Amino acid sequence: MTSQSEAETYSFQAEAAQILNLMAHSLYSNKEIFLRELVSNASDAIDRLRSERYAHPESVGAEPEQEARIRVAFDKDAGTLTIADNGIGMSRQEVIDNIGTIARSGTAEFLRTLTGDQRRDAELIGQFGVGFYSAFIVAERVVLTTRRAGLPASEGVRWSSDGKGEYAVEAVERAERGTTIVLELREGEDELLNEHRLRSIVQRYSDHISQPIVMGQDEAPVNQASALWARPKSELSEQDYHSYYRHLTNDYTDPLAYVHTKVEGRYEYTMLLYVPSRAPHDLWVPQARRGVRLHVRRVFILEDTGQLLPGYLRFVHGIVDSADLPLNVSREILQGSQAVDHIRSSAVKRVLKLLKELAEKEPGKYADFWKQFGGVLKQGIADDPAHREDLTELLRFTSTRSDTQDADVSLGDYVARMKEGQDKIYYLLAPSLAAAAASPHLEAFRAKGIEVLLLGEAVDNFVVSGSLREYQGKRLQSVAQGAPDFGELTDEAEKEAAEQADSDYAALLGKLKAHLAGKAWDVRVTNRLTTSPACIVADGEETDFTVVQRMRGSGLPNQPILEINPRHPLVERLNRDQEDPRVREWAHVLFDQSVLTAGARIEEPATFVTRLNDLLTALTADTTTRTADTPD
Ligand SMILES: Nc1ncnc2c1ncn2[C@@H]1O[C@H](COP(=O)(O)OP(=O)(O)OP(=O)(O)O)[C@@H](O)[C@H]1O
Repeated sequence: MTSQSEAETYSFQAEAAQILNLMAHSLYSNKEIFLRELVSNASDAIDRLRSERYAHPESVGAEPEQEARIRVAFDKDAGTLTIADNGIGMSRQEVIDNIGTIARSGTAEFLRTLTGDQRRDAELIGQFGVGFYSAFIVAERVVLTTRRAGLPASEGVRWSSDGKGEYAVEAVERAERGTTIVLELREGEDELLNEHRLRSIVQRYSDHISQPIVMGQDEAPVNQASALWARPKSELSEQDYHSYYRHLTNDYTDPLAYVHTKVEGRYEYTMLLYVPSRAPHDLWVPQARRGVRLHVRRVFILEDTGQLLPGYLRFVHGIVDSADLPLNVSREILQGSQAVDHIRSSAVKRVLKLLKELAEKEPGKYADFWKQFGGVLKQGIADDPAHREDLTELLRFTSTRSDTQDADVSLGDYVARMKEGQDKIYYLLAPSLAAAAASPHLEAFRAKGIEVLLLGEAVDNFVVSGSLREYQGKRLQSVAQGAPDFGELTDEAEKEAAEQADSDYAALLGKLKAHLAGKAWDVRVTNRLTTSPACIVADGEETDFTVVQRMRGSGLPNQPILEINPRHPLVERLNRDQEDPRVREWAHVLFDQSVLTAGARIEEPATFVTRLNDLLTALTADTTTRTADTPD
């Protein structure tokens, strides 16, 4: 076995090697970001030491308390740049796990999303958080020396690599805890060995790091080193808020909106919360990091895992700083804390209010927000009954009145333009917006000029089935469920026509039912259709069938009802020729084609096609015979 003092060589994981290669090639035009990444890691390491001191004092107890600092230095003669911190440091195993592996969730997915377009990829990499490996943008070799707080000086570790596939790890003596990273710069990078240049990079990218960053012999910090959220609003410009947002998130676009507020009273806390303008790549990854960080009296404590904001607001970034919680607060304590409950509910209220104001004052911006985050926000309707009312006002839908597929209709808009005598809010759930817009279920609603909301997202099921039953006293009603109910919008003539159709078609309905026994639960005449011959609906009491479709994947309600259009020529003809032996085949074709237009699957597509072809052939034969019979 190799002794600890000898260097051991390891290979990078495949993904790490790929990321390294990308760094060097895609990020060069933005190369200074390496310093931001390394300084940010140093700052995290100092934050982690602080939290560990409170959470597990026994593990770092013997470490002397020093003022936290990050030092940036350079050596012109040696061609090196050094970034050092007195944070938590790493053990040998941590070095191997954290620096040699890229096991973070999303890495593989990130690599898949790369397009090959250098500019776009550079933005993606920026959003992903490039981390330690960005050192190789400018360095041909990187040497990291570290010692974990709480371990003896003999357990220092040195990691070194030229970033080409392998790295070496060896044991070294290191008296002081923390991490020092030396970058041996590539040829042509000498311009970085310049105090003025380095200061300006630090100020540009790391001004908001809360620990002091010092340079050379000068102990005065290069950065502001203050918690921005703790400064009075009157001192801060929009520019300050935006640059702090970029610091927090690595996002290269400005936030859409933010709220900064200091609350005093029973509980005392400050919140600075941002709504981004773009969704992150991992918005739908269940274990993805959330964007709110908890501080206690300015000391970073932990990243939110759902205690500070509910899942449907997981896109919000920012800071919550409490004056009431103890510094050694753990996730378990947070869960039972009244102060945290209070903060959470006030944070939700403030974000929803911010969104409401955005919707009212800047509808264009709100439409952008909805495109990015609407799907996530909708989850709140089902998940958060306490704020359902506020959330309902924020919902936007596509409707039969929309010119595009953009969701631009609020429930308020819908109700305001409801037709005289209309007492329900109609919607149609479908597997996609395109399927919804093309659905035969809309025909009569279109003919009557009644607006229908088109719901094409999976989450819509949970919005309308159960959680949201009514709005401003108007019931939400699916147009694909139960008998169509136009309320007062049905006139006398229509009622009479419907009754007449029921009696005219009674015999045909009986035959169709018999032919479709076991397939259709019922067959009835409808006034729902104008141009299609038939459609499938779910029984009134049943869960809307697209919900069932998504749950079971079969596509049909448990009790599918075939509705036929008495004014369609095909249906009229069937009624006239009820004794035709092909009525049975027609019944099946009508049923199957209705299944198809509902966006569902037919069970025996080959049988359907054979039937259809047989009927077409028979019709052609009829026509040919008739043509032949016709005298010149
Ligand atoms: N100066 C440091 N002190 C202690 N640990 C460090 C230091 N630099 C990096 N690490 C460890 O190495 C890990 C990987 O760092 P890296 O910068 O690649 O990713 P990250 O910081 O976790 O994520 P991201 O850069 O996406 O925010 C860190 O999570 C941390 O555990």
